[in-house]
Amino acid sequence: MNEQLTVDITGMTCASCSTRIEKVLNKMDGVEATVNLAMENASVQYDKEKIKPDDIFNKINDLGYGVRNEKMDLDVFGMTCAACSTRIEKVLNKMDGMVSANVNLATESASVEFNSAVLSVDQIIARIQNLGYDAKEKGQREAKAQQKEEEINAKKRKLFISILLSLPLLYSMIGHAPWDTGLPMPHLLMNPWFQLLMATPVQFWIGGQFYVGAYKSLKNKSANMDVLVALGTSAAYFYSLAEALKTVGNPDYMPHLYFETSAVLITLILVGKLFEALAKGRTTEAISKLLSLQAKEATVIRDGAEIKIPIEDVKVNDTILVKPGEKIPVDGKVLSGQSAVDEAMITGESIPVEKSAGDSMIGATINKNGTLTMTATKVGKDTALAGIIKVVEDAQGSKAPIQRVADQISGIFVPIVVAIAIVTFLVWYFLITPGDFASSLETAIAVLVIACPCALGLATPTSIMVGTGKGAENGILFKGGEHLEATHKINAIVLDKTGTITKGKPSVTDMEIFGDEAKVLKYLVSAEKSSEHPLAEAIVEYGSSKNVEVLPVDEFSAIPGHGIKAVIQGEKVLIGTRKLMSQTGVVFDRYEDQLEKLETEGKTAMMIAIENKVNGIVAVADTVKETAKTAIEELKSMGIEVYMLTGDNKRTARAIASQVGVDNVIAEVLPEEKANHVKELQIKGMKVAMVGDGINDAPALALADIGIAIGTGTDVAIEAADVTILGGELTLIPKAISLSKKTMQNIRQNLFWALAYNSAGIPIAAMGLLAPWVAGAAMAFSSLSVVTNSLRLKRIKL
Ligand SMILES: Nc1ncnc2c1ncn2[C@@H]1O[C@H](COP(=O)(O)OP(=O)(O)OP(=O)(O)O)[C@@H](O)[C@H]1O
Ligand SMILES: [Cu+]
Ligand SMILES: [Mg+2]
Repeated sequence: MNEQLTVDITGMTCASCSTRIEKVLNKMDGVEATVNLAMENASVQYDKEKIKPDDIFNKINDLGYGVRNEKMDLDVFGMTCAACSTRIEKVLNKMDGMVSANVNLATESASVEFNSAVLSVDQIIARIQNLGYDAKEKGQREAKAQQKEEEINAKKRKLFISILLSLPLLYSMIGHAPWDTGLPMPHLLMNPWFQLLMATPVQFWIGGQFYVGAYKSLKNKSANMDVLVALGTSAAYFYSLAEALKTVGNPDYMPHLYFETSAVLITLILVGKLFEALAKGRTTEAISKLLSLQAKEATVIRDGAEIKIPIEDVKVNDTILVKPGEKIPVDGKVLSGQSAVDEAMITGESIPVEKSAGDSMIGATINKNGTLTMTATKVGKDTALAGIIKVVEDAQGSKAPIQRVADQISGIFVPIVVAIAIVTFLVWYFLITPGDFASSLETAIAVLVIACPCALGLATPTSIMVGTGKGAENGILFKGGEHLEATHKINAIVLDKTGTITKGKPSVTDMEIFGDEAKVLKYLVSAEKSSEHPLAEAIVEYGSSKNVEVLPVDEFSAIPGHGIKAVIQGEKVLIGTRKLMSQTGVVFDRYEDQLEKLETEGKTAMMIAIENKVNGIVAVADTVKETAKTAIEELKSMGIEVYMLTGDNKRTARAIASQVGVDNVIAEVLPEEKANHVKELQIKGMKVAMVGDGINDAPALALADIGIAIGTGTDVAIEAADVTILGGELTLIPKAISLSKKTMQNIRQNLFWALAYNSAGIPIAAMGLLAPWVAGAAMAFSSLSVVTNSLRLKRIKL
C-alpha cells in the first residue's frame, strides 16, 4: 500500500452507487478504497507493484460512472515544424494519467485533458521542457500578444543582419556562374577569409537556432526540419571551411567555396519563417475582433453614486447605468427605462430590439436611444460573448480528422529523406561525377532541404483556424475542427418545426367555446399557466390580454407530445390533441371538421375538455421565419434532402411545410422519438444534420452526424449540438455547409501544395538540377503559400 490518490467520480446519485463502487474497488488486489458520496470522490490507497491508476479508473468506468478529468490549455514554445508537435503529442499521450493531449503547431498550444489525481500541470510542463521545448499555462491574452510581437521584432532584427551578411556572398555566387555575366567582381568578395567572416555569424549565431532545435530533436530520437537545415548548412559550411584552409601555404589553390549556400539558405528560411509568423497572426483575427466587441468600462450605481469601473470589476447583481450609444457591459436584465438595443453583433438580428423592464440584455450589444438601468446577471467568463469566444478558441485549437494524414506523413518523412540524401550523395560521388565531393555534396544538400515537410504541419490547422473564424464572424459557431470537416458531407437535413422553421412565438388566433364561456376560459388559462410549452405561453398571454382570472390548479401534469392534465376546483381538465382526448375516452367526432379546417390553415388546434366533455377549441398559430423558404430552397439546390420533424399534427405540419417548400414531413412525433427518426435516415445511409432549438431536440441533435442548434434556443440544445447558428436565421445553414466545403477544399489544396513542393522537388534535386539555396527558397515559400492559401478563406463569399 504505497500510493495514495483521490479520484473525482461523476454520476453517483445515491449511497448505493458509492457503496457499490467501494465494494468493487476493494475487491481489486492491492486496493483499499473509501468512496465519499458527498465529496463525489474516492480516496484510494494502492500497491504500485500490482495496480496502475488507470486500472482503477477503468474499473470505475466499467461500473458506469465517470472519472472527472481536468482540461487545460498550454502555450508551447519552441516548436519549429510538424515533427516537433507530433513528438510532443506522442510523449504527452504516453504519460500516466493523461486522457488526451492535442498539440497544435499553428496556434503553438496544447490542449490536455488529464486526471489530476495522478498528474499535475507542473509535471506536464516539466515533461515538455524535458523534450527541449517550453510551456506555460495559457495566461493573459495581452501578455501572449505582447510576447508574440516581441518575438516577431526579434525575428526581424536577426533577419536584417542575416541579409546584410549574406548579400555579398550571394553576389559572389555570380562567380560560380558557368557563363560570363560581365558583372564586376571585386577581389575582396572572392577572398575565402572574407567569405568565412561573413558566413560564420550567419551559420552559428543566426542559424544557431537550427542546431539547438536539431539537438533537442535528435536527443528524443526523432528528426525534424531543424535537423535537415542544420545538416544541410553545416555540410556546405564545413566543406567550404576545409577548402579555405587548403589555401594556407598554397596560394595557387583554387578553393571550391559554398559559403553562400549555407548563408543564403539560412536567410531564406528565416524570411519564410517571418512571413509565416506574420500570416499566422492573421489567422486568429476573428478572436481579436470578438474581443474588441467587449465593453471596457461600466457605470455602476454604488451607494447611490454613479461610478465608472473597469469591466472586470463588475459583479453579479451590480446595478448598471447604460446611456444612449453605450455598449451594454455584461449580460443582465433591464430594471428600468426603455430603449432599442442593437444586438446584431451577437444574434445576427439586424433590427434593433425594444427593451423595457424585465427584458434580458446581452453584453457587448449597443444601446441606441434611451437610458437603461440594468442588473448584472452574468459577468466575466460567464457572459454570452465570453462563451462564444471560448467556443471559437477551442475550435481553432482542435484537430480535424484529415490532419491525421498529415501527421502520419510528417512523422516518417525526415528519416526517409535523410536516407534519400545519403543515397543521392553516394550515387553522385561514385557513379555520376566520380570523386567530385563538392558537387555530390551540394546535390545531397539540395535534396535534404527541398524535402523538408514544414508546410505539411500547417496545411490543416491554418485552414481550420481561418474557417472557424470566418464562421464566427458570420454567426456560425463550430465547436471543433471535426465538425467543420463533417458538415460538408451532409446530404439530409432534418428541421424541427416550432422555433426552427417558425419563429417560436405562437399566438392565439381562434377561440371557440361551448357552454359557460367565462368558466372555460378561466380553466384554460389557469391550467396552461403551469405549462412551459410555447403553446401554453400563447394561451396565457391571450388570457392576460383579456384579463382572465387565474384559478389555483391542483394535480397538474404535462403529457409530452399530447398536452396537459389538471384538476381545477375539483373538476378534471384536459387540454391537447385528439390522441389525448381519445386516450381518456373523450368523444370529439362532431368537432372534427372544425379542427381540420383550422389545421389546413397551418394552425395548431387544441381541445379543452372539462369532466370528459369537450368545451372548446383553441387554435394557435406561429409565423414562419421570413428567410426559411430561401434557406430551404438553397439547401435543396445543394442536393440535400430536407425533412421537417414535429410533434404537431399532420395537417398543420403539412400546411407549414408547403409554405416553406419542405416536401418530406414527419409529424406527430413524440419528443422521445425524434432521435429515432434521425437514426432511421442514418440507417438508410444518409449523413444527417439535425436542426433544433428545444430540450426535446437535444437527443436528436446529439445523435445526428451534425447537430445544429438555433442560438435563440435552449441551452440544453446548444450544449448537445456541434454547431450553433447565432440568431436563428436558417440561411446560415447553407452557409455553414458551404463554409465547410470550402474549408475542406482549402485543406486539400494546402496538402497538395505542401506535398507537391517536396515530391516534385526531390527528384529534381537528386538529378542535381536544383541549387541548395533554391531548394531553401522553395521550402520557405511552400510554408508561406500554404498559410496564404488558408487566408484566402477569409475572403470567400458564403
Ligand atoms: N401545454 C400544452 N397545451 C396544449 N396542448 C399541448 C401542450 N403541449 C403539447 N400540446 C399538444 O401536443 C402537440 C405536440 O406537442 P410537441 O411539444 O411534441 O410538439 P410541437 O411543439 O407542437 O412541435 P415541434 O415538435 O415542432 O416543436 C402539440 O401540437 C399540442 O397539440
Ligand atoms: Cu522546412
Ligand atoms: Mg416544441
